[in-house]
Amino acid sequence: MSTTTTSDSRSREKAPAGERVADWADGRLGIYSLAKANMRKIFPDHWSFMLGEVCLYSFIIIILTGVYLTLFFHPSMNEVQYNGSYVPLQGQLMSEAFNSTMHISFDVRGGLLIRQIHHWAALVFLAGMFVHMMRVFFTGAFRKPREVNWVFGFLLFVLGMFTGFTGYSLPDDLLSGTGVRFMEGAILSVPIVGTYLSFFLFGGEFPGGDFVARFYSVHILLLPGIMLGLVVGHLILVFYHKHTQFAGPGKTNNNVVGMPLLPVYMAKAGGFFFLVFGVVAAISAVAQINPIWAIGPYRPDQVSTGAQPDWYMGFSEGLIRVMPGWEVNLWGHTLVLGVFIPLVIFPLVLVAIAVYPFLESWVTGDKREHHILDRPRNVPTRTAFGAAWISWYFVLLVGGGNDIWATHFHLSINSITWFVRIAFFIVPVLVFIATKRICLGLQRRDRDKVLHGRESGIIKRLPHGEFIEVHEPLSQDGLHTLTAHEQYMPAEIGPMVDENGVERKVPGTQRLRAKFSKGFYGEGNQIPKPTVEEYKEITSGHGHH
Ligand code: HEM
Ligand code: HEM
Repeated sequence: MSTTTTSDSRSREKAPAGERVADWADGRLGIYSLAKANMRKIFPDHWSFMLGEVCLYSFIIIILTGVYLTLFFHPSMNEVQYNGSYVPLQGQLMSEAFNSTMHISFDVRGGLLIRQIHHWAALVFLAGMFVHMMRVFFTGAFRKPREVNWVFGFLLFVLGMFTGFTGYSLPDDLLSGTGVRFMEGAILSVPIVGTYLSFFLFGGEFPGGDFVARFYSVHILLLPGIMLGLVVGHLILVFYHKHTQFAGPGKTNNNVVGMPLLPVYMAKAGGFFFLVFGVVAAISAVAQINPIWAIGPYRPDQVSTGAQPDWYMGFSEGLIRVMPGWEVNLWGHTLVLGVFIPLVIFPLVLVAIAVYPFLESWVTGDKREHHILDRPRNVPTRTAFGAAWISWYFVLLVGGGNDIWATHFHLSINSITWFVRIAFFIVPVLVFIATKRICLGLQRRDRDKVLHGRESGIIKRLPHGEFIEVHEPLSQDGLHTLTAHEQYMPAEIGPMVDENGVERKVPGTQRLRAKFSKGFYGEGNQIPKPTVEEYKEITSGHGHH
């Protein structure tokens, strides 16, 4: 018996080191069963599914570079004299925050590059989130069961905006100081509590000596901490729900067709991470961003010209720049509507997109799970709403850069302001109408393709002299893809009087819902997809070229 034990332990010793480590870890963490259950998980393939990855990798790059910056950045507003290697500013008084950012840029090895990568990655991160959010929106990937994940994502977008804002405020340069002053003005416009809020945030009169230190803890700890938790939750939910897929042969609401996470997606994801890192690093190496030495340290009595926030904050700036400077005086108190109204509209612009999934599920009354994505054209009202929202956002962005537009295109700043004021109301409506028409047009084209095949461009002359274009019938796969979508019927409220002629009470919400539903799915808002009978009749010879 003792011999068996010895030979057992001997054969164990012979196991490769990697296996032994894996065994050790498995005995304590249970990683084998965890990996077995998840590593072979299947993910579908489509180029647009990489957008979430771009967000993930740029977030990781931001954290890595951010940690490096914390090693050298001093979050303090103590006044110091600059004695670094950038000659034009030598001898100038500035905050320690500005001084240390100058130090990072000119004296720390690799400091400027890391600063630039941090800043560029932040821009890419927010742009990535914007486009990823639109991918999810236009394909209907937010429908049940992914509504909560949509909200997680939306929170990430908003928190990302504020993390960026607190980040670019840290160097305490003239540009970012102007941005913080702008925020202070907005807070002051809040009736009754505005002044108290501002004093609370800045620890007294603006700018005071505290805000950099406060923004610092918010920037490196509070907001990224919450975001990290949300990202982990977001990815767990992506795993748990399984990824959606586009309609196609063999793909149903109950399966996922694609490749396994290990090895295929792990290898792809690893490569893609380095690609994103490489591209951001290359941009950061050649394209200068936020040259604080050219802008100078912040002084509350100065404003730099052409001051612009980072792009994702531009729409809020636009709201204030184009708003008429209205003011009302009530009982000796001034209410600055010119700033307060934009402050109220700012969250509404964002909330409009956040609540949309809930509005849509209320209108459709659809309680089923959806794992097959929509083609944007097949849901014209949603697509039109999304396009209108984007146009609204970009109109405001033009407002935020009204001075830049004016100087670059030799236009009057007042004309641009008036353009944005009018466009704020008109452009989203026009975009809505145009997008809906385009979607309906594309649906008609799909219908035509299914029934008559693809136009081949080959013209034939028949014996009796008639010219016809040869249409190539679609493959079965093609037919399936173009006809797999469902078409809802509009919700009806039914007759307003019952069989005894007594008026039925219909709650206002029901009526509203019926109205919306008609707008989404009523006549003229979707093109009926071809039925099997129609297809059979046409392809059986009659009327078919
Ligand atoms: C830190 C930011 C974010 C990261 C790291 C992230 C990451 C990801 C990844 C890797 C996926 C799977 C691949 C893909 O479909 O692209 C995904 C899916 C998803 N994301 Fe995000 N995302 C972020 C922000 C957002 C935002 C802003 C929204 C929307 C408001 C959002 C909503 C969703 C939804 C609903 C899915 C599931 C999509 C599906 O199964 O088709 N995410 N996210
Ligand atoms: C979503 C997350 C984040 C975003 C969007 C973001 C964005 C930014 C931006 C735009 C700047 C200004 C850079 C400049 O031009 O000087 C900045 C500065 C800074 N960030 Fe972040 N950041 C994020 C997370 C972090 C994290 C996690 C850390 C640290 C662990 C960090 C540390 C710093 C430091 C120390 C500075 C000041 C130094 C400097 O301005 O060069 N950041 N951040």
